[in-house]
Amino acid sequence: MGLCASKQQTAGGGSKVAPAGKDSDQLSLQTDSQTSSLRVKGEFSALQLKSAVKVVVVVRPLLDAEKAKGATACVEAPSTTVVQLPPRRDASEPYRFDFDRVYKMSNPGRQMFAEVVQPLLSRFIQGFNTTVLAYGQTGSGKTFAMGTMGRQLSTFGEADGIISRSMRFIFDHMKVIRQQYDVSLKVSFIEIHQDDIRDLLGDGASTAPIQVRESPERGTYIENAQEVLVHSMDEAARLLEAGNMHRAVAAHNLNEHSSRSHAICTVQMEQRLRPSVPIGPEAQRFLRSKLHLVDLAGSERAKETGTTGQQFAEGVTINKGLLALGNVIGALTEGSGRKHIPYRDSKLTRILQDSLGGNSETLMVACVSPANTNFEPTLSTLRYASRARSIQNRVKQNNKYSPEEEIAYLRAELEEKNAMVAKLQSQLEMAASLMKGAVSPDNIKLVLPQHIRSPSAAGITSTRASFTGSGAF
Ligand SMILES: Nc1ncnc2c1ncn2[C@@H]1O[C@H](COP(=O)(O)OP(=O)(O)OP(=O)(O)O)[C@@H](O)[C@H]1O
Repeated sequence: MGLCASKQQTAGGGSKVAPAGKDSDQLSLQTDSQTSSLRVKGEFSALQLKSAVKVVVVVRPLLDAEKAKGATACVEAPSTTVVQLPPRRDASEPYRFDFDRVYKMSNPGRQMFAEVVQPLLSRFIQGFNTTVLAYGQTGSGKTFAMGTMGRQLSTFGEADGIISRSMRFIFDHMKVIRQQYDVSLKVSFIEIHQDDIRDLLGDGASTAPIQVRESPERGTYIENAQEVLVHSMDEAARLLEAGNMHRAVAAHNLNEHSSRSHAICTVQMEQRLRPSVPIGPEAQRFLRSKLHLVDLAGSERAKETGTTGQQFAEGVTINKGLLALGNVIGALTEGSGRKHIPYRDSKLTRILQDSLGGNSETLMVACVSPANTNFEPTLSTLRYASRARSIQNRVKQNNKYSPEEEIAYLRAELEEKNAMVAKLQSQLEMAASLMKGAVSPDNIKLVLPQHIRSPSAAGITSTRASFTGSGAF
């Protein structure tokens, strides 16, 4: 059986992108049946699979500002997987690169999501760590592709970015999964600005330093960043829109709203088979996965951006982080002889340790401007992205949990049930007093917990947010 109907394993252990689907809804139906069949044990347990980093290129349209400066389009896409630049003055051959997919159209969002992001999210739902990483020169369209700035996350429009489409897909699938599993979804949203990590969801009250940590069980994780439990698309959209507002942005010559930081939105999903579900011994009892959605700050040259002072300093640290990322990619693609991978050279590379060379299925979205005036940065982005394509990650389904975790989970659940019993008891006493005429009805406010008011929401409770045992990350 294939791992995913829209992805075929190749002889080299890599994978091809499926042909373009007619629309995302059709693919979504395919994924439902895969999701349930892949929940079955056997094929994945204790299995590690090789997974090549997939790379797609998005060539955005020529902007009015570029046209006004006399720029013309020089980036070509002779096929759906090839991108080509003309030869430099002194050369005769064009520069030609192969990728998993090339999008050269005005609004690639819907098609790109159906073809390359959705299959990745199906793996996330099956308990695999996954990453979508937007890379490119400043002003090349990364933020537009990810949808991490200025636009509403819940518009359902053609211009929706990867983040809002992904959240919608996950919530749609949770409706099906919840028939058998208790599911919790936690979101964190941070930015790395001038090599400092900032919590975009924080209220600024916490003084605990945000640190990158590693553990054998959880892999790389961020300590002291808020992890917010979300129950609906609306809740997630409101949260991420609020986070976007806090992101560091400034204008320069190449982009009116340039992101001055790397933004990382992380979604963590835990699924526990309900004890009451009559399902065969084959079913996975527990799945845990994380999805990183990364909008990197753009590489830039101070001469072209015209930045000075604070913005110049930001540009220097942005480039440093991207250089460290480039060094990691370089080290990973040097072959098996290379033992040391310089993950520790920057916070960005430490956080992305799982995504590049570790336990994650990863998609890089390389964004380029078509303008001839951006020839050199575009060539450099395509070379960078092309190298990333030969990275082989080793992925496994995260389906293990320790007895300590189970105890912590059951304890949290018991505490929550006890609190609910106590609350109901006091309401009962209040009602009894009312019947005896001892209390005026105006003084009574009956507050039932969310999952009693709405049985369909059962399974997600606030105590899950405090459940942080070691796990299979
Ligand atoms: N596919 C697209 N179609 C139309 N306009 C686009 C597209 N991609 C980007 N743009 C426009 O190009 C400009 C730059 O895009 P964006 O801000 O996403 O770049 P960026 O790579 O995130 O830049 P930076 O690294 O400076 O933050 C914006 O005005 C955006 O609206």
